[in-house]
Amino acid sequence: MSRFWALQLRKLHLHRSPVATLSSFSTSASHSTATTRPSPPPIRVGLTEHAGRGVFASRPIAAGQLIHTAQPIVSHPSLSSIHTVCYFCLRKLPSSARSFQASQTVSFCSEQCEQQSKKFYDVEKKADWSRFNEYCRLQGLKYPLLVKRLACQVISGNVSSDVLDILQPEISSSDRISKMKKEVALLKSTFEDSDIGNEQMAFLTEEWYAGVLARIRINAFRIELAVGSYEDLLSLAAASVEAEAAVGNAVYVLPSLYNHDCDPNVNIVWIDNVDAKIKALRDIEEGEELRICYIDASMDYKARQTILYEGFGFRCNCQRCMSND
Ligand SMILES: C[S@@+](CC[C@H](N)C(=O)[O-])C[C@H]1O[C@@H](n2cnc3c(N)ncnc32)[C@H](O)[C@@H]1O
Repeated sequence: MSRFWALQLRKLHLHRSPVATLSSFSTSASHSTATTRPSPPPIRVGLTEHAGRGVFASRPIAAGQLIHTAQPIVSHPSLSSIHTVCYFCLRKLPSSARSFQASQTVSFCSEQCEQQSKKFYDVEKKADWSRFNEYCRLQGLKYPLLVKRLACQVISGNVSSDVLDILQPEISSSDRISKMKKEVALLKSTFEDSDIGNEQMAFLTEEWYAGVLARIRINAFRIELAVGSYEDLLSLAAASVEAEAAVGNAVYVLPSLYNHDCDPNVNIVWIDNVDAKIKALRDIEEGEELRICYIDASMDYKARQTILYEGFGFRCNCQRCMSND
């Protein structure tokens, strides 16, 4: 075990973020009653032999069981969904709410979401994001939007600037680092043009931006909500022709510790908002590693290897790949 990962593992156990911790798991993951305390989710984080940290079953898990839920540290709607989903939880807004609120920049699905967004949104509202958003739109960039939101959360005092340090970073190429410089400059100048003081944005350096982006690139999830209604089905069909099917992107702590397998035993689903639900795809034994699939598992061996190497920087060591399937 490398000293680096041992330290990260210790930090994970000590880590207490208000939005994504072991204690934030939904009680629906366990068998609770009004009188008994909910049992903790049947998982533990440990070190794997060849893939860094991973998540393991601490008890047998039955096929179909909801293992736990998780809320994001940071999330953001995709630019194509910004007027059709809640700006906080990414829940689809009813059509009536969409047209009613079309004149507004963004909307929230409930008072609760509005309240939970208040701190970062009060910061965000002080600045004019049109140039930044336009740059992302033209360049087809989605992750700088997550960095922007994280920066607003940090400035508002909601989270610490090192909140993502626990996650594994990508090894960024020099080409990527130089492209990123323009994004940092744009983000900084947008804040500078508002009345946010220099001391509040002292954390916003090129180094911070690069570190955050390197973690987001490996750990962000693309949020596609489960199709719940005929209207959803139609808009999904339209989205696949016109724009992105994903309603947004989000970064979590625990879901990011699940390693990949081309024949996974668990999956992550988003039913009606950004809250992730981790479910067992088959019966799992105590001690077995829980793995999700990062990509489309129906691709052939070569295509999977290429995407995993180019997108996530690793050569897959799962059993399916080891047998060249
Ligand atoms: C989202 S992280 C998963 C958690 C990670 N193991 C950690 O310690 O933070 C993705 C990284 O885990 C490693 N990994 C995940 N699945 C793997 C696999 N099937 N084979 C080899 N490495 C894997 C790779 O280093 C990859 O970039």
